[in-house]
Amino acid sequence: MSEFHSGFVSFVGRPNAGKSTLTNALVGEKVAITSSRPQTTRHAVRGLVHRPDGQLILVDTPGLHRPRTLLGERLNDLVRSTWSEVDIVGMCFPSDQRIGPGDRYLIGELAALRSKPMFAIATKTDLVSPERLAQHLQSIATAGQEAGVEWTEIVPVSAVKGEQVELLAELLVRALPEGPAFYPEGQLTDEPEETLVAEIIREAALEGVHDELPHSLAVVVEEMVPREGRSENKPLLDVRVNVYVERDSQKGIIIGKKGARLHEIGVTSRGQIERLLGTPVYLDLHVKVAKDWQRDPKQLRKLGF
Ligand SMILES: Nc1nc2c(ncn2[C@@H]2O[C@H](COP(=O)(O)OP(=O)(O)OP(=O)(O)O)[C@@H](O)[C@H]2O)c(=O)[nH]1
Repeated sequence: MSEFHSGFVSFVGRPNAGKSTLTNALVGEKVAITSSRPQTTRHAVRGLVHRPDGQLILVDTPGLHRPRTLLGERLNDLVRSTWSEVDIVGMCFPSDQRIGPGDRYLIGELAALRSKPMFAIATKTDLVSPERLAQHLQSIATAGQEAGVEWTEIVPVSAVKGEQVELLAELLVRALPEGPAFYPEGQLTDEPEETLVAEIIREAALEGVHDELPHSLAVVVEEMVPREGRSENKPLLDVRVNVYVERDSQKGIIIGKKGARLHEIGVTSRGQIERLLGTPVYLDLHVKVAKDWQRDPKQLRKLGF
């Protein structure tokens, strides 16, 4: 019998590089938050990939960026500590963008982890021509050489089209240490359901928002309890959720005219939560202002950071 490999993989890359989408494509089910707005991923959501030859545990980290607030600093600490704990780091380079100073900064940070397998992943290949992709792969190789990082593999993928995703999984598994599976087959994530529910709502709330809101929004699931007195074949789960913003003006944005936006957020996320949990849900959404919570250590703790 051939050996079984298992271990932890973390994708890094500039905001919007496609890390969450790639995590979802590898796992084959939606677990990590994705949105067209940069820097929405906060929690180290783990996705699990079960294969006959091994098990990949994906740790989806927020983008490393210059910290401007206490939250920013904590996120950067979280990213660095995640990197040092994982077996493989996969750096994502979106193919539709040139390698810039932000990428070089990240590669420089990677160079410090010398002994780890380091994957370079050219993401979003469906957006560019083969010529541009060839150029991009060459730039990735050069940027690695310049920083003293030796890429274990350079793999082009399109998570949206599902191209080369399987190959990437295979190469990652091969580069992991030998070891038994950490999680039982069938499990997709070890995040508590509350975290996934909160992230679904956060994503719905951020859809179509074009300002500083992403950083100001925190979602906390207060309670998930089965409605009493329901028969077994007609269950209903009561989900009570607080959406925190930093200012009154932001509260207005979330709620919308006559509550229209909040209603839409509720409808969109309820459907997804029902699919995730496999039960009908009554979703009770409240929007609250927690003034400047990003700068307040007490509030940060309360909101789970
Ligand atoms: N066309 C195309 N778009 C992609 C692909 N992968 C991701 N995207 C899009 O790129 C945007 C960013 O993707 P995410 O997966 O949220 O990126 P991320 O790196 O997790 O972003 P942060 O959470 O900000 O760090 C989204 O609008 C995705 O739909 C791909 O393979 N092809």
